[in-house]
Amino acid sequence: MGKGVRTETGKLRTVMLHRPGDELRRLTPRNNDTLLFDGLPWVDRAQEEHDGFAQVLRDRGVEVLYLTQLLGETLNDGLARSRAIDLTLTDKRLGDQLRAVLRDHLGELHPDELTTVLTAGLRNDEFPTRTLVTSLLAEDDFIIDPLPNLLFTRDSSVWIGDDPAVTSLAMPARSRETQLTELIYDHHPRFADNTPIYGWDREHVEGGDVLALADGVLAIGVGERTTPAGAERLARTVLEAGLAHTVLAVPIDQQRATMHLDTVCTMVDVDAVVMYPNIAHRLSAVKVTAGPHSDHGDDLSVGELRPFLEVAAEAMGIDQLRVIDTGLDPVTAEREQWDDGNNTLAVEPRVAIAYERNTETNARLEAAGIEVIPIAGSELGSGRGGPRCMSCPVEREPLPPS
Ligand SMILES: NC(=[NH2+])NCCC[C@H](N)C(=O)O
Repeated sequence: MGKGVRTETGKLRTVMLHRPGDELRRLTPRNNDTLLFDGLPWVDRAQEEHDGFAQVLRDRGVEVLYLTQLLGETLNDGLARSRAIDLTLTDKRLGDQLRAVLRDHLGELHPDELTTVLTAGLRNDEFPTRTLVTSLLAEDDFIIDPLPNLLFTRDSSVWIGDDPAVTSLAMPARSRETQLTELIYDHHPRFADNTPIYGWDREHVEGGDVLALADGVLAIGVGERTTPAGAERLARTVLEAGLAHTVLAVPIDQQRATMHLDTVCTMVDVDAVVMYPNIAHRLSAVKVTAGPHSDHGDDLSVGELRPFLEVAAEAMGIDQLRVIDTGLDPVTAEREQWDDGNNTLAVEPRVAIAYERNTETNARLEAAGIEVIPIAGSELGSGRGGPRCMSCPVEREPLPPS
């Protein structure tokens, strides 16, 4: 068995994070909705909170990689650099005149400066050369959009087995993020032996929807972000490659509060999840396995919609997938779900990082024998994402034999 990620709870060895930076300083009350933030975070405090998150990971022996550091190193490579610039310039709002001068401008930047422009964006008033397009845009319009949601590294790639899948993000505000993750995986020396198994130009799939319930069993949420066609494409990809024997497609409500499967359910032990109580009774799943006739197009065998916990336990080969009984009243449950109470990051079985503010959910987890490592997230949480959303595991140890 190689490196990579095969489960949700195997001891975490390496994780990719993004320390929030200047891209968050671009948020205003006029653009925060489009940029998928529910408020304007106090950036310095968000950085402190994030440093706290990185520190608890390091304290547990986890190697923390930073996306911008990897990107900066990637952009030292001439090919990666020209690809990055080409991709950025495909934006149809630019026009050929601006595209040409911008190409020269970006081409002259140091890799670290280019990293900043690619992540924090470029405002019209920061770019000195006048073109027809820039003279018609407002001073504070963006020529290159900022990517404040890079913070949620979970979504722009997900490791499945030995290799990463670059995802295909549904919201326009995030679509460019995956060009950056693809560049890193394609060109950074650290990933020279890895080949992405999915691409940003494919059907929509976001990493927050992908849960490795067990080695060989993948759940894929289908809702606001991952489309049915995206789930089908990823299922086919992993089944054909032998990366999973069973995929569960899990419909979730198409609304902001439940934008990804990991906003309602995350694993805290090899056979246990913490789940938003208000939906636990109705979460269902369709089991997908390799079909018998791959040459006739019916290469997938698709089951009936059945209770999620039942299908999951069956696929995982266990008697029961336990749900930690949070026993919360519906209103407290709804408040803590909104603040990512169910979005925990397991660093090993029965040890999970969680936002400290969700006191009720955390107390119930502790009572059930789960060690909760609390982190502050009052500013980070304004982007609607918790510890699992803010982390992309790159390597987890195999689970010890049970
Ligand atoms: N895996 C997650 N739940 N990610 C949360 C992403 C939050 C982000 N603001 C968005 O709307 O896309």
